[in-house]
Amino acid sequence: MVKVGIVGGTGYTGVELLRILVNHPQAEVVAITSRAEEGVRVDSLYPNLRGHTDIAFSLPKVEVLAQCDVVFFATPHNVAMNMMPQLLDQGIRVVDLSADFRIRDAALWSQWYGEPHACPEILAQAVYGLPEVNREQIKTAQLVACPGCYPTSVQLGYLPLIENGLVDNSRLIANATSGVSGAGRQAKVDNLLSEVSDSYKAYGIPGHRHLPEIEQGLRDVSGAEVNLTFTPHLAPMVRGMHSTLYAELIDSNTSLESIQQLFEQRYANEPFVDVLPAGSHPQSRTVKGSNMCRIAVHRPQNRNTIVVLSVIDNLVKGASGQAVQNMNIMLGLEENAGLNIVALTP
Ligand SMILES: NC(=O)C1=CN([C@@H]2O[C@H](COP(=O)(O)OP(=O)(O)OC[C@H]3O[C@@H](n4cnc5c(N)ncnc54)[C@H](OP(=O)(O)O)[C@@H]3O)[C@@H](O)[C@H]2O)C=CC1
Ligand SMILES: CC(=O)N[C@@H](CCC(=O)OP(=O)(O)O)C(=O)O
Repeated sequence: MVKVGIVGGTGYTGVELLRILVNHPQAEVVAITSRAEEGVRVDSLYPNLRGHTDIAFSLPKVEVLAQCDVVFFATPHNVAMNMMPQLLDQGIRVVDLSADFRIRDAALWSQWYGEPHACPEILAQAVYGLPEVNREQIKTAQLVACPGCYPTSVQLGYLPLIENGLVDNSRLIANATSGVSGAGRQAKVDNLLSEVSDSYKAYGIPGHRHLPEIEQGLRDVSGAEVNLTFTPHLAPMVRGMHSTLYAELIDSNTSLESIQQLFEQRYANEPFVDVLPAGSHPQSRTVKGSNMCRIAVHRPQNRNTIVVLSVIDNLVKGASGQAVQNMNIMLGLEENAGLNIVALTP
């Protein structure tokens, strides 16, 4: 059995990792950390896990994590990078769900996260954990930086268009909507039921931290500059993410049928990307609890704007499911081990 540690186990992505890993045939969680809940059994805080695990929270100490083969960080940014050199030196493989190692340029990271990077020398070693792009590098990586939730749904929706140079990279527009769990479990007035329910809002238009991450990823696959207008929104739902992506065709003779075919071919061998029949409107509910990304392509009124719809569960394909997918690839396990989860109905 692969011995797994989870740093940040009281948070939504940390406990979601545990929910997935208790059903993983080859992995066992041997350490899960919390500073606030040290000594408390996880299933007393999260009764949905009763009967599945008897593990209790321990403090996030390198000595404890050193017994693990793989450590997941499900912590806010600026935590993983402070423990990373010690863990890597001990040969431990790490999957970081936070943003600490997603952006390769330390100065750009500091600009968006508002503090200096603690270990810029390690950045080059980190592999960006979007398996649909970097599967080969993930296999041998010691450190995988899991993409953010918005970057996962936006990049998967744009990839086939951009890899094939079909659209104008300087005029991309992404309107994406997240459920409230995207903001984490920490109490904030903005996320109270009375603030969020029966309401809908955009936020972060002057600049969201996921913008440089998405542009870096799309630039990597296009080989040219990419200019994205990215507007995140908050919807009154707990889980789920829906991205509506716009792109202008370079050649108006490119048919929707050929684009549909391109998407189907691009993702034919991807276990966690489902291209829906032309004209579909995926709902976030159809991926809730699962590691699936569902995508549909449109060309309204046969004009030059392609509209791609992409849905994920922010906590699964947008975070913990993708993290386990990365672990499976790193360890040469079946990529879908522990991840054959059918979405909830309704
Ligand atoms: N929520 C989502 O949809 C997504 C989240 N992410 C990223 O995943 C990470 C975790 O997110 P989420 O689960 O929502 O966060 P939460 O706020 O829900 O949980 C954070 C966890 O980290 C622990 N923690 C906080 N500070 C420290 C510290 N200094 N040292 C050790 N542990 C610490 C907390 O426990 P304690 O304080 O008791 O130690 C808690 O268990 C973040 O980087 C987030 O950006 C990525 C994609 C999607
Ligand atoms: C609804 C909501 O607040 N969402 C979060 C998503 C952040 C996240 O999960 O991503 P990182 O891992 O990059 O922090 C936000 O917009 O900041």
